[in-house]
Order: sequence, then structure tokens, then C-alpha cells
Amino acid sequence: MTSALPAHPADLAVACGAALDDLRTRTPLVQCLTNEVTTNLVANALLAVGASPAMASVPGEAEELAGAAGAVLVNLGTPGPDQRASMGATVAAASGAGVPWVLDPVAVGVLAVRTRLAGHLLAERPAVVRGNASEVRALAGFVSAGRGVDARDDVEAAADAADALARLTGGAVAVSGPVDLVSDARGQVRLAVGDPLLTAVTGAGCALGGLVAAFTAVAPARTAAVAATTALGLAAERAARGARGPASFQVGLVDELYRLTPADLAARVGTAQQVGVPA
Ligand SMILES: Nc1ncnc2c1ncn2[C@@H]1O[C@H](COP(=O)(O)OP(=O)(O)O)[C@@H](O)[C@H]1O
Ligand SMILES: Cc1ncsc1CCOP(=O)(O)O
Repeated sequence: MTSALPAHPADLAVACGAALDDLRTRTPLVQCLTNEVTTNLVANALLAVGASPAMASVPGEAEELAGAAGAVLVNLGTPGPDQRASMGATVAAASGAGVPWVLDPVAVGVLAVRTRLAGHLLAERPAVVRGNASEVRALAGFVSAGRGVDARDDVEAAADAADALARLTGGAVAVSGPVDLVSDARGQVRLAVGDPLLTAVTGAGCALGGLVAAFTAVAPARTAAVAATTALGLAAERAARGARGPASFQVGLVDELYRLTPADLAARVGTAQQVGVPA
């Protein structure tokens, strides 16, 4: 982690732009234990912002790579036997080596095996938890309306859960939705950014988890969460303009992540931030 934690909204915008610049210069290795549905989109999103993705799930190799990576992503979307056997050692190796790791608790609260697994993994204190509102509520022990991988709770209904999780981990928690929320010990940031087409392709949330991980390699947790959320959201806004539907939108999304500049990102972080708690 390199940049200082920014205090003011304008400082946060500048820090996010600087983080994208750092990412493109340093091309950090991001070791991903992620699901088999969306792994290609996650890898391409990471490449598009300048990171170097590696999906190594085999027990032994997974933790070996985690200790040498710039950041680690653990996404619980399809936790098969290899991943279940390697996740604990992978996050322990990351924590032991001072490598930040991100937990994406896909469908936690809906399915028992991954809900238990997520509870164990939390003990290794992820730098960022990135989930939708239902997942964040469930992970924090709140009653959740989640069904499958999609949220059935509003982002604002997960605000207290996000704060509680952030206190537990000492890191940041990013709740995705129409207006995203990032919580850490210093408070909450709300970001009005993105396009509804993000909900029409599978893997937008997973790609966001990957991007958050990439940014944690070069920036503190809150800056990383805000930068990744805004990068994906801005790319989506631009991709939506030329899209004929979800498939061309997904192609355009990767193109727009690739074309994003630090100045673009800093400017959109500036305009995306919402002041005050919505009624
Ligand atoms: N209605 C919406 N309008 C604009 N952006 C959205 C909307 N819903 C979700 N997003 C964005 O889509 C991305 C994935 O969020 P989400 O769909 O909540 O994740 P998940 O796939 O984990 O359920 C985030 O960047 C979020 O900001
Ligand atoms: C459909 C599905 N099933 C298990 S993982 C997965 C992908 C979920 O991706 P996202 O929540 O990012 O759309």
C-alpha cells in the first residue's frame, strides 16, 4: 500500500487517479481464487486496468502464488473441492506476507457451505469485503433476503452491516448496487456511478471484486474500493452508450476499462460522491 489515506472528497479523487496511474506502471500480480462462471471476465477486466491476473486454485500452488502476489482475490461463487482446500492457506499466506486480500462472498447467506467458509476466512482480516447488499448483511450476521447470487436487499439496508464488518476486519467494506457504499473506520462514502446494464451480464460484481483487489496492491483499502467501483461504473456508463444489449455491453466494458485514464477516474470520483445519508 503506497498512498496516504485521503481525508477530503477532492483528495480521495486525486488518490484514485494516482492509484490507476500506479497500477498501470507497476502491473501487480493479482492471484485469484474465483468462480468458474465469470473467471474470463475477471481476468480481462484486470488486464484492462493494467494488473496481471493469475487464477491458480490447486492446493499448494494457490498459497505459493498468494505470498508472491501484489494482491489476492477470494471469490466464493463456485467453491469446488480444490478451492475449498486451498482458500484458508491462501489467505493465511497472503496475510503472513503482508499481501492485501479481498473477499467476495458470492451467495453467502443463501448456501450453507460457503457461508461457513466465509466466516472462517474473515478471521484472516480481508483488506476489503466486496459484496452486494444481501451478501454483506448475511456475512455480518444480519437477516438477509438474498436468493442465488443477486441482491434482494437495498444498499442502505446494508449500511449498518457494512460498518459492523469493517469494525471486525479493520479494513473496508464495499456494498454494490445502484448507489454503492464504501465503509471503513473513518466513515461511509456513497458513489452514484454505473449503469443498469451491469446487472444484465453475469460477472459484473466479480469483476468489481477483482478490480478492488488490483487497487489494494497500490492503495489503502478505502481508496482501492472507491477507485475500483468508480472505474467499473464509469466504464459501464461509456460502454452503455454504444451497446445493443448485454453482449456488446460486456465487450465495450472491457474496452472502456482499457481506455480509462487517471484523469477520467479522478474526475468521476469527484462527481460520483454523494454527501449525506439518503432519506
Ligand atoms: N441499478 C444499477 N445501476 C447502476 N449500476 C449498478 C446497478 N446495480 C448494480 N450496479 C453496479 O453493478 C456492479 C455490480 O454490482 P451488483 O450487481 O450489486 O453485484 P453482484 O453481481 O455481486 O450482485 C457494481 O459496480 C454496481 O455499482
Ligand atoms: C451465476 C453464478 N453462479 C455462481 S457464481 C456466478 C457468477 C456471479 O457473478 P456476479 O454476481 O458477479 O454477476
